[in-house]
Amino acid sequence: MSEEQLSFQAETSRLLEIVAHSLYSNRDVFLRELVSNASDACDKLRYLALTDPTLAGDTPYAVTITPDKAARTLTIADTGIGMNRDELVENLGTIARSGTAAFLSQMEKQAEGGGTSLIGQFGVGFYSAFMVADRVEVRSRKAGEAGGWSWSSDGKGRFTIAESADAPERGTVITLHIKEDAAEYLEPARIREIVRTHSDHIALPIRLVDGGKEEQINAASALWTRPKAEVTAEQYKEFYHHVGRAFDDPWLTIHGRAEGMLEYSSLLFVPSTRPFDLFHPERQVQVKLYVRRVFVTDSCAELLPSWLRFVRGMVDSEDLPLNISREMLQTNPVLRRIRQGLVKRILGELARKATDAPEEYATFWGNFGAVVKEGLYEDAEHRDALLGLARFRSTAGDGLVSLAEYAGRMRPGQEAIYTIHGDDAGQLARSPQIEGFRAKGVEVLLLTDPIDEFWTGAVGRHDGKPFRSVTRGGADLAKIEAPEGAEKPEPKGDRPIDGLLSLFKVALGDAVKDVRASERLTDSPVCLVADDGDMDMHLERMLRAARQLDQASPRILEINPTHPLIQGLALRAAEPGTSEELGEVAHLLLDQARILEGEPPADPNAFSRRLAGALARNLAA
Ligand SMILES: Nc1ncnc2c1ncn2[C@@H]1O[C@H](COP(=O)(O)OP(=O)(O)OP(=O)(O)O)[C@@H](O)[C@H]1O
Repeated sequence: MSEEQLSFQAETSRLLEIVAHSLYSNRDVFLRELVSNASDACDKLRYLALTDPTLAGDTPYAVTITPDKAARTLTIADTGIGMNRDELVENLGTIARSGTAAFLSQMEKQAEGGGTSLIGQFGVGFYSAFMVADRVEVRSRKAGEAGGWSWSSDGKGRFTIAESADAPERGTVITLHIKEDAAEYLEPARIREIVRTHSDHIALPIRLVDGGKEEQINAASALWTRPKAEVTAEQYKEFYHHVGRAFDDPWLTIHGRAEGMLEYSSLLFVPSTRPFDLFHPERQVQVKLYVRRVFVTDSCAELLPSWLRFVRGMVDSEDLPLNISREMLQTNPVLRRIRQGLVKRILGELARKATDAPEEYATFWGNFGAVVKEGLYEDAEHRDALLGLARFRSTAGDGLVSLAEYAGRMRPGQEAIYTIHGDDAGQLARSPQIEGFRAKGVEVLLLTDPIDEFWTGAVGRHDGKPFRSVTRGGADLAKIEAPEGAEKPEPKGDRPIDGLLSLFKVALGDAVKDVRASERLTDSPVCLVADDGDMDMHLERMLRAARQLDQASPRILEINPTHPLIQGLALRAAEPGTSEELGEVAHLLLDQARILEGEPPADPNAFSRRLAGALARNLAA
């Protein structure tokens, strides 16, 4: 078959453009990326060869790096799984990773400003070759297939693909035509240094061909099998980049070895930044499984619960059979027990960080708290431990608080843990519904993650104290003692408002469930609350926005009996012939309460007419 010319997927072209034009601060990483891919390719073949040994043949698994100064080429060859035509087109012509499009636009914006630091966090895998090469040629033969293929590109929009007579017997050979300004990468000493820094953890031999002689330039032992004391922070970091396809620093490194009933090694990392696909609907766990040093699968869902999906790393089991199929993993009791051990260990390490380094922990919680809280909802077994780890914004200050701290600040007579739910903590802190709580010195947790609506309902109570939303049911404030020296509320009017309440109820009819005097308002005239057995208002809004719910249930309009406006209206209600005018005011106040909730008035036309009417009457008076 003759040569075919194909175009890169649009996103790939944009990425290549950025790679080629960015002044990348550390171009060395191109070698790490290519060696990392070569090692993955060998891992994949080693696994397949367990069931079909003919695939692997006799050639040992290795990566060979050959610089050729005369030809100005650097060749990276592996004896891994290789790629056929379609895989070359798919893997090297498109970007499959989710979040790439969003990331690219962020990066382009930054590039316009002259900065390119983001690129280092993302990593561009194979394409990083174009940082040092003006042409890249790939020759590959997939294990078990007869034909070989070549792929070639200058990274400028198009690539060619053709059948190749000189493809390796098995695996992939990547030849970089090194750019003028990148000659340093043809120096054996430089290559040695880069491999030692970035790829020493790779478990298979990396060889360098220098002056016709071949030498191994990495330790080539699996990093997780080495004793902790012999592994440097830098090596852990490089391994994290490789195993987690991550480019930030690990925030937490957990290296462990279990012995006894069950034997396994684990090397797990908590990232210091949020991965792009954290909220992808698949909620996929991304921890690799090895069995006795042989790679089995990239993301073993059985190793951790979804609410720990931000954890990266690997587990190497001594007990599983080597030929375990991916289907068998789902029901395997060994994996279930490994998972229990890992979760316990991770939660223990997080608890230690929470105590020893609260500020760092707050950053971790900011990144991953919303994911961990999914565990509160779906994992009853770990609920207590997770409640201990959870942190919240609250009305007590700017920092994060734990439930233990909250409990320590509860007022005498206070029986519940009070919460308010919404989208923005600042706005929640100003909600009318918490005025009375604030006046009594009662702390309210400001919950802004969508999952909060669900776990608070599922958990119900902590340490015997129920979670209670301040926008639902009665406020129970009468039983709670105000702190000594608390500002006494200013003396307010005490005109009875019963008549006004009845009038409002008649005027509003079905638009509300009830109208009642409020215990929870001190400064605002009105607010809305949900009845005890009804759904909390924020949850209802969320479900309606997601089209999971058609109709809103009517709320209770609470009015502040001591507010001057309400007092004035109560006086007016005692006069004959005012019911129509007060009916209009009732609707206006209901709409005002809705607006405070972030909702539009029930009928914007009627709202505008009533407001204009009220203003006109006032001005005319
Ligand atoms: N040496 C190789 N042998 C076999 N397949 C390879 C090789 N190099 C790359 N690939 C294939 O090409 C794909 C794309 O590689 P690329 O490095 O761009 O991304 P990645 O490795 O998936 O992720 P990352 O961007 O994090 O490195 C790989 O997932 C793999 O399937």
